[in-house]
Amino acid sequence: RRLRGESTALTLESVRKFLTREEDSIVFSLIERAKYPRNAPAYDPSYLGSPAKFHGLSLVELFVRETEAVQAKAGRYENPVEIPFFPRHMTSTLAPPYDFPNELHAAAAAVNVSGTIWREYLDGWLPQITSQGDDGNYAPTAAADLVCLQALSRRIHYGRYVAEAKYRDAPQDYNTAIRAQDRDALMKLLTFEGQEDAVKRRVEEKAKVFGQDVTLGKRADGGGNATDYKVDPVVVYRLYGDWVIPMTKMVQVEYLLRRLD
Ligand SMILES: O=C(O)C(=O)C[C@]1(C(=O)O)C=C[C@@H](O)C=C1
Repeated sequence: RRLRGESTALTLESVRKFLTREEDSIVFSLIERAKYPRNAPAYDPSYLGSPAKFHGLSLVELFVRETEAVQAKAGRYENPVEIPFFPRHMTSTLAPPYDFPNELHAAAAAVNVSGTIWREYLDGWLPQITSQGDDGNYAPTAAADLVCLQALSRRIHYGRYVAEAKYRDAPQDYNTAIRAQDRDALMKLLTFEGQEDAVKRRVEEKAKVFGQDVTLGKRADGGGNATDYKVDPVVVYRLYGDWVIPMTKMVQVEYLLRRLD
């Protein structure tokens, strides 16, 4: 077992390996959410009625808030890789401590894009991964959303670790831009276009492989049009290209700007 504070091998290779594994979690979670239609009432604060009782929360907000409180008790947020959506409603953990490695600069605590993730996932991406309709399965729908949101948040906030690995690799390159608080220069330094392209093409492929119907006697991945897959691979490609990767880069920049504080 590691001692607290002992440094671990945070390298570009190790952080990319983490991001690659997170792709599986994200694609699977989207497939699970796409099992249900849009189910709009789950997102409508008026559905639960009685605003005094639920503070005008939607079913999804209530579900995530309460589930996070249970997971906090079980120690989920003791690991700095995990960030809750409703931190003000956290109770402290009942689980005995585990010495999670603390690899980030203290300024990492100031980097948090949970609100943006929440809004843009629900308003922008959810309508693209679900079909129109309402089947009444609001609780399983909320449970599926929570898993999507957690996986997306973990991946995007992992930008803090990616940035730390890059900084440790070449502190002198970053220091000039950090001292100048130059966002554009930092963005340039941390961008690898070839890598982004590979990530986008790989998640599209994962959506095809994980989201196909498996039929005995037929070769897997016969291919076909988007409707043959449980979640549209082209949407997953765009989700990454237009959102997940840019958000991860934004997290990296925000972290690096504070890296010398
Ligand atoms: O792999 C990296 O170097 C990252 O910084 C991660 C990531 C991504 O989000 O996938 C972001 C920026 C880079 O341009 C390439 C990929």
